[in-house]
Amino acid sequence: MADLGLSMHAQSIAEPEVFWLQAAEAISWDLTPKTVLDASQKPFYRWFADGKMNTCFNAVDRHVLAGRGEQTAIHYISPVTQHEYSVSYQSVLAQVKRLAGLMVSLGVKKGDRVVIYMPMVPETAYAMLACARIGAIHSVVFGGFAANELSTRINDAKPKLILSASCGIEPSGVVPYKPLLDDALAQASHQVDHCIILNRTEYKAELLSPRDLDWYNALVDAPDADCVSLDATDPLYVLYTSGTTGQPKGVVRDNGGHAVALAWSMKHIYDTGVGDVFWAASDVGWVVGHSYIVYGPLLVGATTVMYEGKPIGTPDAGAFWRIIEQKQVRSFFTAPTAIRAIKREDPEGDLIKKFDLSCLKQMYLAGERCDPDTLNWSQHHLGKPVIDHWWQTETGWPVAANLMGTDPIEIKPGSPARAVPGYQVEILDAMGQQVAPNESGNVVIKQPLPPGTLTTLWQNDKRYIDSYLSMYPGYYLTGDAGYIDEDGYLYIMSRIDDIINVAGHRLSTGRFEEVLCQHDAVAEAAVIGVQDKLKGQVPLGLVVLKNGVTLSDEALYKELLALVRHEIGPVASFRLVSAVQKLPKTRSGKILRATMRKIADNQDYTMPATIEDPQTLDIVRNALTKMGYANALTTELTKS
Ligand SMILES: CCC(=O)SCCNC(=O)CCNC(=O)[C@H](O)C(C)(C)COP(=O)(O)OP(=O)(O)OC[C@H]1O[C@@H](n2cnc3c(N)ncnc32)[C@H](O)[C@@H]1OP(=O)(O)O
Repeated sequence: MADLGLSMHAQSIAEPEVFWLQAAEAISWDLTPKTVLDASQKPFYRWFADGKMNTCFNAVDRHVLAGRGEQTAIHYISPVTQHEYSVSYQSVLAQVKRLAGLMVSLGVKKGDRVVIYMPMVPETAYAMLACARIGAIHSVVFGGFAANELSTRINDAKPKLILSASCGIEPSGVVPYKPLLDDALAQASHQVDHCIILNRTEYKAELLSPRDLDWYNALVDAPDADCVSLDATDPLYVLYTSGTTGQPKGVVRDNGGHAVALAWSMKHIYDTGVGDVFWAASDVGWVVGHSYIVYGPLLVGATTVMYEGKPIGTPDAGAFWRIIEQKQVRSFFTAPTAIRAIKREDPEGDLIKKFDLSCLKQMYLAGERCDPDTLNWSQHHLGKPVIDHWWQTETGWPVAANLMGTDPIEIKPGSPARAVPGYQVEILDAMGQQVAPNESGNVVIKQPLPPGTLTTLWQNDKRYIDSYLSMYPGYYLTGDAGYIDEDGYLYIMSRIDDIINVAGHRLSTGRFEEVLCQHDAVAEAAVIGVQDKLKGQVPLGLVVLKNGVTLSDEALYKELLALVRHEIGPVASFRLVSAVQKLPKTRSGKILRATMRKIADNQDYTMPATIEDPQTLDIVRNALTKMGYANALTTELTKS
C-alpha cells in the first residue's frame, strides 16, 4: 500500500518550493509570495521573502470576517482560583485591537521588542497577538524564572515596553510576579518607559507611577489599531532558550514561514481544523505554548484551551480527562512528566474511566524523551493512539512525528516516528559521515530547514552559526544524539552538550554552576543531570569549598538551594547538592561531567585516559551514593 507520509516527505525534499508554495495557500497574504525560498545569503535561508502578510490577521481577523466571530477561540480554565470562561473570536479581536492601539499610543512601532512576563491567562495571548498586529516583536519569559533570568532577557531584547501581571497561580498559592519584575528592572541596564500590569484580584500589586499602567484602566481610552502589513521575513518573536553558557539564546521566528508551517502541522500532524478543540497543556512561556496554545490553533480557526492548573493536585489526577470531556477536546498535547505524575497517583487509570473521552482522537507527548512505559501505560488506559513526537524551541514545530492527519503509521514506543516533511534528518559520526541504520551518532538536519524554523539568534548571527551550523557545514546540529532504525524511525537518546531537561524544561548546567560559585563558601562547582523517575532528569551539584569554611553541611545545603531558587527560579527543581574535596578533571583542567553522570546513573564507563587523579572518581562515587545515586541506599539529607 502507498505510504502517503513517505511520498509527501520525498516531495518536500526534492521540490521544497513546490511543496511549501502549496502549503502557503492556507494563509491569507497581502502580497502572495513569488520567491518561495531565497538562498542568496547562505547559510541564512529566507522563506517567502517577497510575500506580505500579518500573523494576527490570519489568527483572528480573518475568522471573524469569514462569519465565525461567535465561535469560541479560547477556553480559559483556572482550577485553583475556580475561574473559568470562554472567549469568542469576536471578543479576542476586540481585546487585541484595543491593546495594540494602547501599545501604539505608548510609542511601540514595528520592530520594537515587547517583553511579556505573564501567567496562563487569555491576556497573555492578547498581548502576543497585539504585538503581531502592529509588527512589534514579542519576547515571552516563562513565569517560573527568577528576577535575574528576566533581567538577562530584558538586557538582551531591549524592549520598548513590558507587559506583566501582578501574580501567577500555582497549587502552592499565589506567586507574586510584579515584585520579580521590579527586581529584574532594578538589576537591568536596559530600562523601559512603561509596564502594563494586569492587576489580578488574587494579589494586588503596587503600581509605580508614571512607569506602571493598570491594564484595563489604560485600555479605556485607547484607540483601536489595525493590522500592519509585514514582510514574511519580519520577526514575529524572540524566545530565549538555555545555551551551554549562562547567557540564553534568543531564537528568532519570522512571520510568514511560521504561519505556513504551523497551519500545515495543525492539519497534517495534529489532525485539527476549523471548529475543533485543541489543547496543549503547557505554558505560553515555552515554544509549545507559542506554537500550540496560541498561534497554531488560532491560525486554523480551532478553539484552544488555556489551563492555569497542573496534571495532579488541581484538584486531582483526573483533571486532564475531566477537561477533555467538558470541552470536547479532539487532540491533546502534554509532556511525559505530566503523565508520569498522573500514573503515580492513579496507577490503574481509575480516574480515566470516569469520563467519556469519545471526543478525543489522540494524545501527543513531547518536551522530553518519552520512555516506553509512559507511552504504553497511557495508550492502554486511554485506548487511543498516543503520539510521541520530537522537536525543539529552535525548530518551532515537529521534526519527527506520526502524521495523524495524513496517514498514521505504526507506533513504536521509544521513537517519535519518522522525519516530518520538510526535514531531512540524518545521523552523522564525529567525522561527518552518515552512520548505518541503528548506529548512534549526532542527529542533524540538512539545510535548508523548512519554513517556521529559527532564522537566527537575536542580534547574534555569529552565535547562531557557531552553535548550530559550524560543526557540520550544510547541516543544522540539533544537539541531540540518537539513531534511525531500518524503517526510518528516529530514536532520540541524549544531549551531546551540557543542557539538561527537567520536567520538559530545558536548563543549562553551566548556569547552575555559575550560580553555585556565587556563594562565598564555594570555590568550584560541577552540575550534572541525573535520572529521575518523575521529572526525567534533575540537576545534581557537587561543590568544592574554599579553605577555612566553617558552615555546617545542613546550613550550606539550605543556602545553596535558596540561592539557586532565587537566581534561576523554582523551575530549576534544585534539591541535590553535596560538598566534595575534589572534582574529577582531565590533565588540562576539564571537569569530567559525562563520567560523573554515568556513575550517578549506574551506567558503564571507562576511566578517561586523560584523568588527572583517578581517586577523584571514588570521592564522587561516595558523595553520589550518599545522595541516593550510584547504586546505593537513599539518604534523606539531600533528597527531602
Ligand atoms: C517540544 C519543544 C519543547 O520541548 S518546549 C518545552 C516543553 N515543555 C513543557 O511544556 C513543560 C512541561 N512541563 C510541565 O508542564 C510541568 O513541569 C508539569 C509536568 C505540569 C509539572 O509542573 P510542576 O509540578 O509545577 O513542576 P515543575 O517542575 O514544572 O515546577 C517546579 C517548580 O516551579 C514552579 N513553577 C512552575 N511553573 C511556574 C510558573 N509559571 N510560575 C511560577 N512558578 C512556577 C512550580 O510551582 C514548582 O515550584 P515548587 O518547587 O514546587 O515550589
